[in-house]
Amino acid sequence: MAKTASVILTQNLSDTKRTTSFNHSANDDEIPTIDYSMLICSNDPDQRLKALQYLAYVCKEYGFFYLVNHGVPDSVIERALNGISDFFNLTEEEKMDYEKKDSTDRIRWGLGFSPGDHEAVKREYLKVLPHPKFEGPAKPAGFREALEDYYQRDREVIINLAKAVSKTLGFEENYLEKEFELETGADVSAMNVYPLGFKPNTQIGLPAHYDPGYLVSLVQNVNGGLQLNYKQKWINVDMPSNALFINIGDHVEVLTNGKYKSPMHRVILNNEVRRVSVATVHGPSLDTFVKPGPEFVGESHPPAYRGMIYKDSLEANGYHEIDGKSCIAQLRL
Ligand SMILES: O=C(O)CCC(=O)C(=O)O
Ligand SMILES: [Fe+2]
Repeated sequence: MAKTASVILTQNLSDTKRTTSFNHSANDDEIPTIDYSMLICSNDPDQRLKALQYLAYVCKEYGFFYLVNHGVPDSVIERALNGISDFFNLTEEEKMDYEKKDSTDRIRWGLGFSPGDHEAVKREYLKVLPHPKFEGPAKPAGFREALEDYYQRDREVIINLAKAVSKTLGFEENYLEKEFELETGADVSAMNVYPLGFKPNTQIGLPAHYDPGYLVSLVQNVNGGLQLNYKQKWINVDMPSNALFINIGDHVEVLTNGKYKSPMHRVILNNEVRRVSVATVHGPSLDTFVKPGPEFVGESHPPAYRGMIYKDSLEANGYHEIDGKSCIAQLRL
């Protein structure tokens, strides 16, 4: 009889002996910090301008940053993370109600494996679609409400950040909202938990990939594991506990014809504490045709990406099945 995902999970999580000779350690170089309160809320125009100029530099140079003073209450983030942890603690039978049957399921639970090894679970995830219409799991009690609260606050921050990013590109603040038709923007959120018991820095929890969408936000209960690729080197994410981690998504890279790039990242199994994360991909509306904007194309800058309807590019990417092929590789000309 075929083993169910949950049987494999139980077997794997109790297996503490797997090691390989890989070393996936990384540097602790600085990751830039953007102060949201200065960028968005400051009454001092000079301060706002300076913050905007720094954001322009960070988007072009890095494509990822810590966002502090964002105004999402710690309690909202904590309740969501605790709810996620409680969801993953449900019995396997209960979680099977949400087992992924199709990539378009609105709620889907599943396991991530090592490439080519369907015994070694490296990640357990739950994916939901927070926008335009949120639906969350009915259990455990209070989880859906905690998630809804978090996604609402997170999206407010991201929309304001999209306005600031529009300005860094030299446009009026609604540029990205209009280009990507964000009123009906399609957000996908992956909640992840990574298994314990592997020798640190030897195992990949989530293989190197790029995220679709325009901006991606991430919160976690503990540092350790997420690494960003910067100038061909891996850097450890080591963020203040109340920060959001933000990265540029593939579709801003396409729209700006490569001016702002979507950074490659991965997760290494590293922790003695169980690590839970929420990565929310904020995307254009599903019907939006995303192509390099005419302002970013010229004789010296021929289009470097093909245009594609957002939904089609997600399908090409297995609906944010990030263990599969990145859509950016398929969009590059
Ligand atoms: O768990 C993490 O830290 C990263 C997750 C991630 O990159 C994703 O879900 O796309
Ligand atoms: Fe990712």
